[in-house]
Amino acid sequence: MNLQERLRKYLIMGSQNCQRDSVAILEEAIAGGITAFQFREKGPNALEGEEKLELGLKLRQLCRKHHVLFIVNDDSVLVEPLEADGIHVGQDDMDVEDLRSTFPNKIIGLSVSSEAEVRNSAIDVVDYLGAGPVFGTSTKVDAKAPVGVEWITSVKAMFPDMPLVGIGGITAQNSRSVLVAGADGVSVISAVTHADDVRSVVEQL
Ligand SMILES: Cc1ncc(COP(=O)(O)OP(=O)(O)O)c(N)n1
Ligand SMILES: Cc1nc(C(=O)O)sc1CCOP(=O)(O)O
Ligand SMILES: [Mg+2]
Repeated sequence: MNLQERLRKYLIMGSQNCQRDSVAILEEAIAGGITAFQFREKGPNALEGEEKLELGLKLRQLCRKHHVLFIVNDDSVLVEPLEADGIHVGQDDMDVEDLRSTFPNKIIGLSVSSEAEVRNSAIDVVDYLGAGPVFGTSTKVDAKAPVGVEWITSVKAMFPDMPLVGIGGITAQNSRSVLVAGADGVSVISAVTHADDVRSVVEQL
């Protein structure tokens, strides 16, 4: 499987996104067919320090067992202890050129929300792009204004060979429009973590 295929159904989650056990939710999402997972323990009620590491190790182990890509959000210090496949950063996080020097062989994902961000980013050193928020989201308190599926089409036109995932407000009902617009995959938090039937929602994505 190439990276495009491995990013097809990309669950992003931390314990703060879960109203029940996050390990159980990841197990159900894996049964439904996620291909990638991002450990994003961040924001109000997120775990820190040793507790964050402990949860990360459990989620990492599950992903390894089921051959699901395991990416860490923001926290470069956790990449080695969790033996992550890679790290995802945004425009205000660690510089991607520094990250590439630190992790020559890890997958690096970068968020892009506008043409200005694209112009100011070292796209050539990253492995995939996350574009959004495609739709409105209440999961991320500091999310930017929705960019629509048009932004997916624009990014794909600029970088046809770069793996691209959409993010922000994506659900089983609208995920097809994101893929039709040109994304290789959809990344989802609340539509999966808050679902009554996690497995079924992942199957429908
Ligand atoms: C796949 C993917 N795309 C975008 C983001 C957002 O990253 P960022 O802008 O750094 O925001 P935080 O997630 O750190 O709050 C992402 N995490 N994953
Ligand atoms: C973490 C994150 N990043 C975004 C971006 O636009 O960069 S939107 C977002 C939250 C996505 O959560 P949900 O699937 O619940 O809308
Ligand atoms: Mg970030």
